[in-house]
Amino acid sequence: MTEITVSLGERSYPILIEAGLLGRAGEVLATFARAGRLIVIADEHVAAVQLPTLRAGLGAIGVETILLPAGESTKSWAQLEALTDRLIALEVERGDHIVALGGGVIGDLVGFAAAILKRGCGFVQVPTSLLAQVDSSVGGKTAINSKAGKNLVGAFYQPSLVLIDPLVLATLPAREMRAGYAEVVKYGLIDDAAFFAWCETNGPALLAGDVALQTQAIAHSVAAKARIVGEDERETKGRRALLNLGHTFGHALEAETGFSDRLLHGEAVACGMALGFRFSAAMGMCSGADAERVTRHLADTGLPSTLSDAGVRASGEALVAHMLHDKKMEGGKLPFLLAHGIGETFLAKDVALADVARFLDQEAMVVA
Ligand SMILES: NC(=O)c1ccc[n+]([C@@H]2O[C@H](COP(=O)([O-])OP(=O)(O)OC[C@H]3O[C@@H](n4cnc5c(N)ncnc54)[C@H](O)[C@@H]3O)[C@@H](O)[C@H]2O)c1
Ligand SMILES: O=C(O)C(=O)C[C@@H](O)[C@H](O)[C@H](O)COP(=O)(O)O
Ligand SMILES: [Zn+2]
Repeated sequence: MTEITVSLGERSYPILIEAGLLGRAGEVLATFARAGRLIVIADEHVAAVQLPTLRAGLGAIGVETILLPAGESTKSWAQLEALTDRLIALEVERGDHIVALGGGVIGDLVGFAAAILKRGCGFVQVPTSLLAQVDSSVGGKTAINSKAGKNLVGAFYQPSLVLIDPLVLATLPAREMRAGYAEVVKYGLIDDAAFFAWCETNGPALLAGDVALQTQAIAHSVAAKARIVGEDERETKGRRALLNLGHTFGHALEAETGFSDRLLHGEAVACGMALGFRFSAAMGMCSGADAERVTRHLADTGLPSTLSDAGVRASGEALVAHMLHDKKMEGGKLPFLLAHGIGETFLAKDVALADVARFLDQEAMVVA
């Protein structure tokens, strides 16, 4: 078993990674059960395919399940209200732990519910999508979406444990696997050019279901994320903001497509990273060759890398208007994640939004 620690003083916690771990979950989750019972929250897709394995793995521990609809629209006030009402009815106490079994949607929602339920109860992440295994289950960003934008209501609230079983990816639809892979590639683009090259070599086999490669990518990704979160838990030091590569553009694209399955989060991030590299090249900060290499790898793996691929036809001005809700806004200015090259991402604080809008208009024309 691989164990990686997120080091945050008294809020430190382990990430456990092993093929088959869900089927032995009782070994690590027994300590979180009260009166022989655990409350597991899952969406309906995941419950159908992975809950039986978790139940079996918990052995004698009783499982109370709360099922929610699948999809981004579940990160809503309505579902948060329904979930917290249900947890209160189940008499969850502050000292209890609830279990999020699912992708990033369930993890973000359940984490936020745990943060506010009776002013905070415990929670455990059992991520089942590639995206959740490499990114969202680690680091304690919890949230729901608001009408104005992505993750605008939430809290930094760390789980007590993350249990990762790569075998659960066997039931993940191919499109969801690709979307999660975008966040894997992100770690290479941020500060690890060798890992980006690893992705170029191994991405296709990983996406085709090679469990050894998936396990390697998960361990590498969460180790990178744990390191960054340990340095800058609340995104105040400029370090954690690097994990937002592709997200300022990406969240605007998600807003424009209605936070729906028209464009998945990982797909929006893929397109956002390609845009970020091409914008960096257009500003003379990064070589055109690197921007092209990034675009090519994302496109080769079937991810959107242009506005047209992403199905977005909005003007640059409209996309920039979405960006004004970005949580990185500081004193009315929006810092951008740009790059000097692959593995050389940095936070630029002096980007003119008019340049961004003009660039996006040109992108829309080039590919129309
Ligand atoms: N908190 C963070 O740090 C963080 C990081 C990245 C993304 N996110 C958020 O995560 C969300 C996206 O997460 P996601 O891509 O996991 O989406 P998701 O939770 O909607 O899961 C994707 C789909 O795959 C299904 N699924 C998940 N695991 C499965 C499995 N093993 N077998 C079969 N089906 C399975 C789900 O039911 C869903 O339909 C977004 O809301 C994004 O904002 C948060
Ligand atoms: O953990 C982080 O920090 C990230 O930025 C990871 C992102 O992949 C994730 O999508 C996150 O939810 C985006 O954060 P936000 O603060 O822009 O909502
Ligand atoms: Zn993301």
